[in-house]
Amino acid sequence: MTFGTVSQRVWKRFVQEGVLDASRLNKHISESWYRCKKEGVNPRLGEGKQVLTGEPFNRRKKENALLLDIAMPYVEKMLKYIKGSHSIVLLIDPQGYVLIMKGDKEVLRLARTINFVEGVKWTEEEVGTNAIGTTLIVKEPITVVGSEHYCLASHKWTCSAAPICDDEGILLGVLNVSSPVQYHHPHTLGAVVSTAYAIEQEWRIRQQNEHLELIKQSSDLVQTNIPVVICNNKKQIVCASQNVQNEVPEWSKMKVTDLKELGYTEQSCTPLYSRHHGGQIGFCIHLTYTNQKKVLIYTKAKKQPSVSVFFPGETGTSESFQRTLREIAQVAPTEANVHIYGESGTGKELIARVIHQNSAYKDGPFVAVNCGAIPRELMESELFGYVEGAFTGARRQGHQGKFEQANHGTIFLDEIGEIPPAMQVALLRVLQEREVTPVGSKKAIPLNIRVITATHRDLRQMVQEGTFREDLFYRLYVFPIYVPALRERKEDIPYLIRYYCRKNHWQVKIPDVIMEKMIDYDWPGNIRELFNVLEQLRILSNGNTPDPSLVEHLFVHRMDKIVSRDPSYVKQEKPLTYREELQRREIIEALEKTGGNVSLAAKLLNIPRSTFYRRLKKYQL
Ligand SMILES: Nc1ncnc2c1ncn2[C@@H]1O[C@H](COP(=O)(O)OP(=O)(O)OP(=O)(O)O)[C@@H](O)[C@H]1O
Repeated sequence: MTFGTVSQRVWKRFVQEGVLDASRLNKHISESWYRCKKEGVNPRLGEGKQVLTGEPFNRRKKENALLLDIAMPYVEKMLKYIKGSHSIVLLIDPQGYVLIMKGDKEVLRLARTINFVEGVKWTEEEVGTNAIGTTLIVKEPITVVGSEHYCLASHKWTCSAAPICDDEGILLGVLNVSSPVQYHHPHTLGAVVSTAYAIEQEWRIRQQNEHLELIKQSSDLVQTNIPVVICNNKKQIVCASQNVQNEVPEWSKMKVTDLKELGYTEQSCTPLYSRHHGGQIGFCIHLTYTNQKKVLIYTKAKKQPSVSVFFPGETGTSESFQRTLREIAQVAPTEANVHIYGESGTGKELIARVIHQNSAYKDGPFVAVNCGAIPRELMESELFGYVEGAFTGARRQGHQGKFEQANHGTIFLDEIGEIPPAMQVALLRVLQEREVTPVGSKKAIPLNIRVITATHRDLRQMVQEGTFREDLFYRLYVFPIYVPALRERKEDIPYLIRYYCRKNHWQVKIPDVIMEKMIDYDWPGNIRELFNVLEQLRILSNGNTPDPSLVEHLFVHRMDKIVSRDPSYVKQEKPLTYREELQRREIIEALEKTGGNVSLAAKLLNIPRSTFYRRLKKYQL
């Protein structure tokens, strides 16, 4: 708090020579003087400059309607008690515009002579150091007397101001009492501070009432199937639809902007008005889920997120998958070759795409190649391309290989364990030399490429067995990322189920009994299998809430095996390689075509009957 006077001489010396014995002056005032000097405020200024009138002034009053509504009874009361003290009371908005100026008629007339009127902007920038302008900056009560004002215009005045702030310290306005300097009274500041405090308390009560009104108004809205939140004027969430509550357990402590970090975008924003006083009390915000979650990765101290990554899928909460996410976030921005390993259907390709999207190569192409699906004899030309006339049957115009297609982007070599030894050598050369030579060409094409590989096989073991080259292994295995199987992250299953429902607009609450069964199951096919089962469930229940009996029926085959935990079952369900899957499909198709006749089907596939039977057994057909 400040109270004190400064002689004209001290003021003159400062404005003329810039010399000031700051120890003799209140800190806020001396700092303000230096600010004014730096900003080039004219100390000889005789009056206020910017005055709002007519519509712009009415608009400003409207914007501050709540403050005026709350503060006016207090201003009136103050006026009643300071009558005869040659004072005027002012209410100012957070930008420094005088909204209300009332009090002694003679003092009001004097104020007009320096343009100190309703609508004027009375900030430090406009009129130099003054109680209102300086309070707006320091957010503390202050009295400025006579020559403590930076500009001449106010030297004949004494002013006491106090800020009015909300619960979070955000400035709502300023209350000020001014008098000609000869009527200066040291108690004025105390009265101003007490009144400002009473206004703040009233504001708090109103906020609580508005909060309750928002909750009442939103009771119907939260039942909707689309994600909706109701927030107050500061965009703090007051109420959320059930689906948002399910997805974001911490919603009540969040602002609408926080939801953006979690993958939601604002579709529409409708103001909500009070049924009591008609003023705006908040917003109803319709959201959409964009499926782009920003995952924040924290340092050990857990204070500041150190890295973040956009992950277009469900992250869940399991420690095992959070570790994978941390590794993704750490390696994505680097140039390191990444090897992703884990069982089939765990999300390896999705992770490869995330690494690409979060890397310096994100504007280039992402080319995924399933090495297990390319016939050996075609692999070289598929990966490296060929030129016109490279071999019999080659296309006229040649063919651009996958590496060239992926240039300046990322190549994702899935099922890398399936590439034959000859190709391993060729691949090693490409990786070492960072250039590719299409079949039949003499010209090498330089490559600027990020290489990501994946496999569900144990590449280390393959090296030990001699089926995978050690030198290639070390080239590819620079940064290995393990993707946990679903049974290692069971706590993520409910999240993944809700993710599936949301993505497929299946607005149901999965019954607990089904949820428990899903969590209990071992999911050898991992997320892919989980989504397949959910798809079946959704179709069978016509998009309604699935009936547990339906699930019983549907899962009877799967579940009895889980319950018995037959180890051979897991073995049989070991994911098939792409090649095996093709073979299995061929057999099914052949059987369908021949009406189940094994001899004919074997003939159709041009394989001996004994081989056909062996495959039938292998694929449990
Ligand atoms: N975290 C996740 N959130 C949502 N969906 C996911 C997630 N991880 C994987 N999926 C989905 O699961 C399915 C299988 O994922 P993906 O193809 O990436 O697995 P994969 O490990 O590469 O399988 P494979 O080894 O058989 O090639 C895809 O439909 C993918 O979109």
